[in-house]
Amino acid sequence: MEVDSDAGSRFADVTRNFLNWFQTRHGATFRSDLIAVEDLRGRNAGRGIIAKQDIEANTVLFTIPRNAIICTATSALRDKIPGVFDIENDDAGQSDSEDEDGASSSQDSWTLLILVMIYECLQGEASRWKPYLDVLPSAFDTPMFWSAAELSQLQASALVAKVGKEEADLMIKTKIIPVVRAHEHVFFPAGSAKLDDAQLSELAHRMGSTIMAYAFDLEKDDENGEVDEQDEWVEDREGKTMLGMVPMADILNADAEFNAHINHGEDALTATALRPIKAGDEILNYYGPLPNGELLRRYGYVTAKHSRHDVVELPWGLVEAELKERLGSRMALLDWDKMKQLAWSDEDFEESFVLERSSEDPDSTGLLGGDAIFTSLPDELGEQFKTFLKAIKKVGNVEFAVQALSDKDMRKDLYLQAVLGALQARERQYATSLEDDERLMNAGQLTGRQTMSVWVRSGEKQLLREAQSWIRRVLDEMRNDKASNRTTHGDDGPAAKRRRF
Ligand SMILES: C[S@@+](CC[C@H](N)C(=O)[O-])C[C@H]1O[C@@H](n2cnc3c(N)ncnc32)[C@H](O)[C@@H]1O
Repeated sequence: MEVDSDAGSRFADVTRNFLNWFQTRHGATFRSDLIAVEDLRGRNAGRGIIAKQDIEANTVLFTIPRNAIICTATSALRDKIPGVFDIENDDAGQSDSEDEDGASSSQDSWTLLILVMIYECLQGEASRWKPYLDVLPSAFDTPMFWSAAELSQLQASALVAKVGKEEADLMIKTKIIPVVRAHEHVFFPAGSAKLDDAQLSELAHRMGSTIMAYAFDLEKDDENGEVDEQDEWVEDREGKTMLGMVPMADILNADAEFNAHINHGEDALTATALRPIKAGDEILNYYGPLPNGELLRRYGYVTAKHSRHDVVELPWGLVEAELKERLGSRMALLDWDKMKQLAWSDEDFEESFVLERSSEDPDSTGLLGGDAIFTSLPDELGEQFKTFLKAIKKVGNVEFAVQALSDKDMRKDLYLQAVLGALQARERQYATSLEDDERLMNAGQLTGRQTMSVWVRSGEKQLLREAQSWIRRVLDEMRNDKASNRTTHGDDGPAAKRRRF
C-alpha cells in the first residue's frame, strides 16, 4: 500500500501524541527500550507494536491503569444521563428506561459504549482521551462497509447473511440517535455545531465498528486476575459484559499464533511476552480460534494462519435433496410435505450444520502444534439424518428407510453418500471453483477487499473438498471391510464386528 508523505507525517504525529499521552497516565508503563509503535500500513495492518530488541519470556511490555480505559464507569457521560445507564436491575442486562425527556431506550453494554464513545468524540479537545481517540480508525475494511458488488465477491459464503448492516442501522435509529437527541445539551458542547441524523448515524457506525474490532471484555477475570483469552476480545452482542476501550492494548495486532497476552489485574491491565521474542518481530495478541470469515466480519482482515479455523455451513436442505433423489420412484409412496412437517416438529431440527477441522489449541506460549485436519461430520447432522429416516418410515413406511433404520452399515453408507452429494452441491453454489480462485490469486490483480473475499470463499471450498475426501476414504474403508468380511466368513457368514454409525 502506498502511503503519501503528508498523510505519513500526520500518522506519525498522532502516534507520537498518543504515546506521550499514554506514558503520562498515572500508573501507565511502556518499555520504550524494548518496543515501539510502528506504521504497518505498508502491509495493510495499520499501527502495530514491534520488538526493538530481543525480549525475554514473561517480560511486562506495558501497563494500562484501569482509569485510562474508556467505559461506562470512567466516562463522565454516565453521571450526566444516569437514567440511560441504569441497566443493572434487569436480568438480561438490558433496560427499558424512560427518562425525564421522554426518550425511550433499551440499552445494553454494547449500545452504552457506543453512546460513551460518541460523547467523548463530540467533546473534542475537552475529552481526556482525545490523543487516544485520534489513533482510532476512521475507515474500516469490514464487510459492513462494502458495496453490493464487493459483497458479491464472497459468493455463497454464509458470511454474506451475517454482515448485519440492517440490524446496525435499526439499533442506531432506535437506541442511539433518540438518546443523543433527547440530551443534545450533554452531547454537543456549547457553541459546537450539532450533527444531523445522517452525520450522527455515520459516527455511530464508526464507533460501533471500532468497538467491534478494538473493545475488550472487562469482566471476565478469574480469581488470579486472568481472563480466558478466547473471551478477551469480545463480541458481546447480548449486552451482558462490561466492554471497554483499552488504550495501547488495542494497538497490538493479532494472529492465530501469537506471542503476547493481556492480563487483567485489579488496578491495571498488563501486556506480557509469552515466550522469547526476537528483535524486529511484531508483538501479537490473540482474538481467538476464528475462521477467516469471522475475522473479516469483526476485524476486517484475514490471515494464512487463521485458515486452519475456517468453517463452512452445509444447509440441511441439500442433504434432504440428495435423500429425495435417492428415494427415486419410492417417492410416490410418500406425502413429502407431511413427512417434512413431522421431521421439523422435532425441536432439535437444524437448518444448517457447521463443518470444521479438528485443531489443537495454541499452547501456553501462543504456538500452534500439528495440522488442522478434517476428521468428522457433526454428530448432530447424523442424528438429524436418522430423525428424517424415522419420519419417512412413519409417514410412508418406505422399505429403504425401514431397512436403513435397522441396518447400521446401510444407514451409514446412505448417510455418507447423501452428505457427499450435498457437499458437491454446496461447492457448486459458489460462482467460481477453487482452481479459478487460485488462478485469480496468482494473477495478483485483485484489490485488498477482493483478495480477502477470495481468501474467505476459497477457504470454505477447500474445507468442502477435504470433507469430501474424508467421506470417500470412509466409504472405501467400509467397502474394504465388507469385502474382507466376505472372504473370511463367506457370503452367508455372520457379519463381523459392525462399525458404529
Ligand atoms: C485492535 S486493532 C489493532 C491495531 C490496529 N492495527 C490499529 O492500527 O489501530 C484491530 C485492527 O487491527 C488490524 N489488524 C489486527 N491484526 C492484524 C493482522 N494480523 N494483520 C492485519 N491487520 C490486523 C485490523 O484492522 C483490526 O480491525
